[in-house]
Amino acid sequence: MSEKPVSSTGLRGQSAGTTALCTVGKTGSGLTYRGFDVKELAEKARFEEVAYLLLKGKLPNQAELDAYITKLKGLRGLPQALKTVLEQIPASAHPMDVMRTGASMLGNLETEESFDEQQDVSDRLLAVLPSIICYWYRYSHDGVRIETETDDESVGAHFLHLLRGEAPSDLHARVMNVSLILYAEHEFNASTFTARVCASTLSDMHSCVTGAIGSLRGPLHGGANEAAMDMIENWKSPEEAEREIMGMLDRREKIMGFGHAIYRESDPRNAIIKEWSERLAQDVGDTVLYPVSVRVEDVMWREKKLFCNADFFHASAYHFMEIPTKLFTPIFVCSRVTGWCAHVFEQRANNRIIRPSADYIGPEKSEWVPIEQRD
Ligand SMILES: CC(=O)SCCNC(=O)CCNC(=O)[C@H](O)C(C)(C)COP(=O)(O)OP(=O)(O)OC[C@H]1O[C@@H](n2cnc3c(N)ncnc32)[C@H](O)[C@@H]1OP(=O)(O)O
Ligand SMILES: O=C([O-])CC(=O)C(=O)O
Repeated sequence: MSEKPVSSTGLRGQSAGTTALCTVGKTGSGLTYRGFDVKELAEKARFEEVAYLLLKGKLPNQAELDAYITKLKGLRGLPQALKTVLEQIPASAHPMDVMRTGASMLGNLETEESFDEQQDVSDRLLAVLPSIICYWYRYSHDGVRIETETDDESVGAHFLHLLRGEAPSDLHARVMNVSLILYAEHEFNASTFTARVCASTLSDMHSCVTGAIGSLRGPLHGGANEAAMDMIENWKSPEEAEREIMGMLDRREKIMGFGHAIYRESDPRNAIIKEWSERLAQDVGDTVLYPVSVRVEDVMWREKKLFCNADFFHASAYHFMEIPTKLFTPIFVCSRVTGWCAHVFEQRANNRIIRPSADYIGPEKSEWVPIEQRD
């Protein structure tokens, strides 16, 4: 494994605690959840099994998985007070702000009174977050009040069903399953660390998740899938994409969906979602977006040795499934909530308030000047 240069900026390269949940880049490019390679999980598992693995500590047997899916299905309904709040949020709002408000409002209505409730609170969040975003989206954009209690067997199919008003194809349900698995957990990334810092004050689960949503929203983190889409959809051919990327690199602009704070050579999630994006491109007869994406990947590697992270090919994959771009990062939330909650459990189980120090760089001694004498 090649070593990343360590600089104290951004706490890079410093260990901030222990976790039994995930390893990132341990072999240069690997990713494991509780020891399971993400590639194997993406190929063989259901997202609900992965959620169970993260939240309950082991893979479920068939009876446990059936019971878990039944439980999640029963937790998809929205309280009327939450629907009322969602109906106040304008169509122009960013859906990540809707997610943040939704998680926070739920905390008012179904407050976690004791840490003994943490498993049930987490299952409720996992089940209800797709309902929150789709209820708001369909009400604000289409003027309909949807029924959020579908009978879909999976979180991914449930999300697409609510969004479109009909159950998705098997292909789309499969891609959503893989996507949710890939996004579920990633060690001490910015949003998870936010959740852990909040948990370390002994705060409640809804506060931890609400804060994490805010951290995930930014384009340097989860928001990169939307930012990548906004970029690639402008280009009509691989040649145009190459010209534009070269110009952006000359201007030292950041290319969203590339690079990573931990991985040095590749992000193992990329090859998996890229393959599904190609399959979806064939399914919809795309001859532009997928070739444009591949060219951007090639140019970035050739010019900068920068590789696609999990977000880049998620952009085209979601687009081929006709998911509106502004809902890309909320889907990330619907998955990562499993990792966030599992990290909160871990933090609570062995807690000390997270409170690092700072190197002071301000003035040595400041003289008080009465207000009427100040410039
Ligand atoms: C699911 C996720 O959250 S994955 C991350 C999603 N975010 C993005 O895709 C946003 C674009 N990428 C980035 O901004 C960064 O690569 C980050 C935030 C992911 C990681 O940041 P860092 O750890 O600070 O990056 P790193 O130290 O590897 O950067 C090394 C150099 O490559 C450059 N670089 C890194 N990523 C990019 C990029 N996407 N485009 C252009 N240049 C880049 C940096 O500017 C830096 O150059 P410098 O040394 O001249 O300043
Ligand atoms: O680990 C990170 O810094 C960002 C990331 O890829 C993730 O959260 O999935």
